[in-house]
Amino acid sequence: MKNTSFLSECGKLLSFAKPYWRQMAIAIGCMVLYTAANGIQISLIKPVIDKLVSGELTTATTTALPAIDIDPQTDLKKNTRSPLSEFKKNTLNKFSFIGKLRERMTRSFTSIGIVIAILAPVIFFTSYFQQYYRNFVRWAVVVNIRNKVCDHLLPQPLSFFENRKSGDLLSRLTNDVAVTQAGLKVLFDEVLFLPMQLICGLVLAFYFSWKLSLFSLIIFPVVFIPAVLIGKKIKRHGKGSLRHLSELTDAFREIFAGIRIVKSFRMEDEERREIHFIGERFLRRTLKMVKAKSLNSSTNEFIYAVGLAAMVILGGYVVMSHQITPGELGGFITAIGFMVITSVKKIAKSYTGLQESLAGANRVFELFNIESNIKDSPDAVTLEKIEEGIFFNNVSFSYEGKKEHVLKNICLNIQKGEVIAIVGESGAGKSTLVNLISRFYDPTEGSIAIDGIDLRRIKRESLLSHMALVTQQTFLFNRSLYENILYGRRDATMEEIQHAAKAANIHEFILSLPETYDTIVGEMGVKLSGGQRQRIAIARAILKNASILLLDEATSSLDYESEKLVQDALNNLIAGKTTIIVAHRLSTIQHCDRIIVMKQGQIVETGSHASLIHDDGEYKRVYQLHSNALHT
Ligand SMILES: Nc1ncnc2c1ncn2[C@@H]1O[C@H](COP(=O)(O)OP(=O)(O)OP(=O)(O)O)[C@@H](O)[C@H]1O
Repeated sequence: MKNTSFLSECGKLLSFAKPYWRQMAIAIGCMVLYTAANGIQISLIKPVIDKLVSGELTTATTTALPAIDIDPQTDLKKNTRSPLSEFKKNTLNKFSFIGKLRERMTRSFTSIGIVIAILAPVIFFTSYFQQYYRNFVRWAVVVNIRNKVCDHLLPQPLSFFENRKSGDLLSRLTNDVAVTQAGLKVLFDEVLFLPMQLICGLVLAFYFSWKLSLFSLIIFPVVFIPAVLIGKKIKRHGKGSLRHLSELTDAFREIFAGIRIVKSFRMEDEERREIHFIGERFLRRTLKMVKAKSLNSSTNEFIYAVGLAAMVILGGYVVMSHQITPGELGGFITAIGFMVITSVKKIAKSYTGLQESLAGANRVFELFNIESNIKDSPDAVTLEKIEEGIFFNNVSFSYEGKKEHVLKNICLNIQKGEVIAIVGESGAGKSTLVNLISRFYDPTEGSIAIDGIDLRRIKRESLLSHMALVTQQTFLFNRSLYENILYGRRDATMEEIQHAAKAANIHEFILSLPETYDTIVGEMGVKLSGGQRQRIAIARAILKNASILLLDEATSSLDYESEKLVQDALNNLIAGKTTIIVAHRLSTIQHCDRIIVMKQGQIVETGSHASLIHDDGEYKRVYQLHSNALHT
């Protein structure tokens, strides 16, 4: 991924919030009101302290104070008025109603209490709505990111998933999105809100004492320098730590998926050691990040403590020399302490927190940068129905990143309705050839066409709607039998599903189960036998009623009893369809219209079973080997 700047990465993250701009606007509006209400409360501290110091304020003071100059220590400050206090006085004189209002508001404890009480519901509602909508947008963005990743990944070609660890993808979608979510919390809670609080605090601080405020400004750059320097480190270690976490997720996923093998080979200790080893690496990297974060926050604490000490000394000096009143110092310290320093502290922390989250966001965004190399061409057409057949025109193919061709100069015509078997030694390229028909991959050289139209010019969706695939490793979802068969055609009725199940020889078995079609099959269909799984997959294909059938080793792992049931089901499925069968068991394909024999990526023989036996070539050799194996 390109090394993008901090701001553009934040912008990218925020762009996912676009659909929720209304909720964001409400949240920001409420933040402004909430901050203003808090600011007013803090501004009431000065008159309270000043009047307490002067002994002037009682619970029921009735004496009206001068409308504008409510400062009881005016005399003390007569000779030391700052340009700012002159400005304040002149401004307030111009808007004398503000002065009057303030005078009324601060006349007694009771009136101050009333003002605070009036502000309470404002603070309640603005606090509630800003929190609710900020979090609403945050969680909606997280869901939006996951949806977009899913939308982007699912259309990727098979090779994309083959070349990646599924644990890594899962980790990006879970752990990395969770870290990104933490970054969104920082963005919405702090980056948006804190500057408002900071500005409000600064306005108040300047209002109370411009000299002390100017001094406090020095602290800002001092706080941000370590944050920026350490932030980069945090991002780097954060990304490394997420990478190890994804390795960990992948290792767990593999162990759980292959738990039978792990147990049968008694590899528990090995696997445990491997997990501990990756866990150690993850911990080491995470601790480096934790170290950097701790250094940043303790450096900040140190700077604040030194700044506070300086502020107390300076504050004491300016009060003692009557440059400001104790009330102004009280107001200043509250504004600086509660609004400015808190905000600066949190902003500095947010910056490093954001860097950590951007490490996660980067890993998620990397997925968006992956372009699919199997796309519909702009002039792609919809394939309504198949009239002629499938034609391989001098096709060669090599897998991504490999030079050697696994299919070489394949020329093959498969007529509509023909049943073709592909046989040959292991690794000859049989499955690869079938995978090219369903366009899981595109040929490296040459072309494949249906009815004369290059597959690359047929909309993928319409191409796949004409095909049904039954493989040896049947995949069933951990859902009901009904839903698993329905996968073949989402709009099928229960009657059609039962009809397909009957044709696949699985209906009787399903009815014998206590929950019949509602039975949950377990992960990958573990609660069913191999033959039952195959027949469910065949029912799915029958329901789809596609005109091209691709059967890859569909019966090779079954015992004789299951094979017979599956073979009968397959015969029902095949009737009238263009069928390509990849088979190892030559006994099951003798009645096919044509048998294609492959060797090292090439077609070496073609013909019927009888003609190939007669030819005395590769097929006969394999057939004899097969027969001998069956009879020994
Ligand atoms: N996804 C892949 N990436 C890279 N190479 C692959 C991939 N799938 C298969 N191959 C290689 O391509 C060659 C052909 O494999 P293919 O699965 O098509 O053979 P096959 O004839 O179906 O074998 P078998 O009968 O053992 O299933 C093999 O050498 C295999 O190692």
